[in-house]
Amino acid sequence: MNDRIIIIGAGAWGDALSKLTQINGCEPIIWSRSCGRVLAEMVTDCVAIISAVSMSGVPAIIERLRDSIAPHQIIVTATKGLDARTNLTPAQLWHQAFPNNPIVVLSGPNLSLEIQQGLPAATVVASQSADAANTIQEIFSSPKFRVYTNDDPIGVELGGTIKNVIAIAAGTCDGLKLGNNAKSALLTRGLAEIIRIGQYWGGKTETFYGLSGLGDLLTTCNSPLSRNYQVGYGLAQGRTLTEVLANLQGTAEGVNTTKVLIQIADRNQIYMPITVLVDRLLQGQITAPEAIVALMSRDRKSE
Ligand SMILES: NC(=O)C1=CN([C@@H]2O[C@H](COP(=O)(O)OP(=O)(O)OC[C@H]3O[C@@H](n4cnc5c(N)ncnc54)[C@H](O)[C@@H]3O)[C@@H](O)[C@H]2O)C=CC1
Ligand SMILES: O=C(CO)COP(=O)(O)O
Repeated sequence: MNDRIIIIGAGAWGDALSKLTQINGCEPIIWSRSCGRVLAEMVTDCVAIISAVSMSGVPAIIERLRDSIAPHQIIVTATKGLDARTNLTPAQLWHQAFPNNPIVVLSGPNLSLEIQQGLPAATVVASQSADAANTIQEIFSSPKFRVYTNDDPIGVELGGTIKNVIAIAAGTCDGLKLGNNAKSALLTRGLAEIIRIGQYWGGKTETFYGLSGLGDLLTTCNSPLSRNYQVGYGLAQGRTLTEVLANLQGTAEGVNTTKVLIQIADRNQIYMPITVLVDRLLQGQITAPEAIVALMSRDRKSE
């Protein structure tokens, strides 16, 4: 495959995505803050511009690229977070800045370390442009990486983003050694919470039951490789958030995502009991055991 593509961000995910395209004979250009090159010049002639930076970096990257992207170039966002200032998703930020470009969301159960080890995985590329999704599917598909197209970008993006909050709760649950019954209850009710806010945002219910929703929820909530899971696990050991984050390799987007979700849920009166307790836990307002008692002693309701 000879398409010229650029990957923005050389963190864990940017590196793994780069490796996946190389399996198909691509030689992606990689840009990172430390590479010493001008991003706006490097994107010229690229068929696809793939952003794999953490959420906090997305607005700055968009600013660097303003006026430098032609309308036919496909923008791919692989970030799983929410913007603290605007409460928008990464794809919404990209669309706001580049309204004429096809935007593709790439998201799925994709722990970067497993991908780096050459283990098989599957993902979803979602776009309102079927042509753009097909092009990105072709760039990434290989015997190691099965890529599905999808026409619900907001649903795909939100599944991968909101599950990070539930992954913090799951790490807490495992850190407290609460067992499999409790864990399954947490994940199932967590999915209900993802769907509740995801529907409000316009995502399709069936998308949340797919790879980018339930699939990513299962992977992230069951793996000590997940940084979000590690945050919850550390809090359950009685460590403070500051201590946990100081020892974490890479970004745990769920910490910031929780804050943004709380704002949206409050504004729109969306019931998100797990997210509320994760927020209080992250802020040090309650301990992990207290969060469990609070979850279990809520008003009785039907499923
Ligand atoms: N690591 C993983 O397994 C996966 C991560 N993701 C998502 O991908 C995103 C990145 O994650 P990781 O690579 O794991 O994080 P990381 O912490 O390893 O790397 C973050 C990258 O973002 C860049 N960055 C941050 N702020 C920037 C700015 N202002 N300007 C330019 N670059 C900036 C950093 O330099 C670094 O290259 C996150 O949203 C994460 O949720 C998605 C799927 C899998
Ligand atoms: O999104 C991921 C796996 O799909 C990575 O999860 P963490 O960011 O928690 O490591």
